[in-house]
Amino acid sequence: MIFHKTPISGLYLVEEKRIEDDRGFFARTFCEAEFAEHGLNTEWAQNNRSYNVHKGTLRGLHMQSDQHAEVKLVSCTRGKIWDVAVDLRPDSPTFKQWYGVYLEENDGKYFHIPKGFLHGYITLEEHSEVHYKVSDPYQPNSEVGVLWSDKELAIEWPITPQFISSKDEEAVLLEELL
Ligand SMILES: Cc1cn([C@H]2C[C@H](O)[C@@H](COP(=O)(O)OP(=O)(O)O[C@H]3O[C@H](C)C(=O)[C@H](O)[C@H]3O)O2)c(=O)[nH]c1=O
Repeated sequence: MIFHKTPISGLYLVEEKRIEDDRGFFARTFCEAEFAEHGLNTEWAQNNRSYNVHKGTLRGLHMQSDQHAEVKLVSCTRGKIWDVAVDLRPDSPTFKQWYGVYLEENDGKYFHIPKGFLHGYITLEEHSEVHYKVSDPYQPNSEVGVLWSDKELAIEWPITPQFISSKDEEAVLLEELL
């Protein structure tokens, strides 16, 4: 696999190394040894899948707090998304900085998001689907949400959300969380 660093420590865009032949290609979608070699997470508790009917669906910004914090490995298996991670690690030199990547069907890309990050995405095509591994089990009582349009974060979403859950509509501002 190919590991692309980002300006934020621990945040990586991992790419499949496709071995092609006349049948098509073979690629690893996860490899414990290679992830460990780059200091990335190797233990996963859940594989999650979210399907979105419409373009302009926004899910997030979410994270689980403290001992239930999750590492996520996010891929887009249908359509296209703009995927965003926000560094809320208190001691990080990039505290409160966000970083976004486009993920799309068959791009062979996986966004590795460490513990302590808010995560969210917006769909850029209808019927977009996201598959992601999480390192820790779902603990709804530990979930934290921040408003996608928070002015302090100033995330540059490529399009305006059209579909968003009431829970996400009513999320708090970052200043209320910290
Ligand atoms: C995450 C999760 C949810 N659920 C249930 C809870 C609700 O009944 C239903 C939808 O949950 P929610 O509206 O929180 O789903 P998303 O808005 O996609 O939330 C996710 O969106 C952002 C992008 C994330 O990174 C998180 O994984 C997660 O917060 O699935 C479960 O049963 N198990 C789970 O692991």
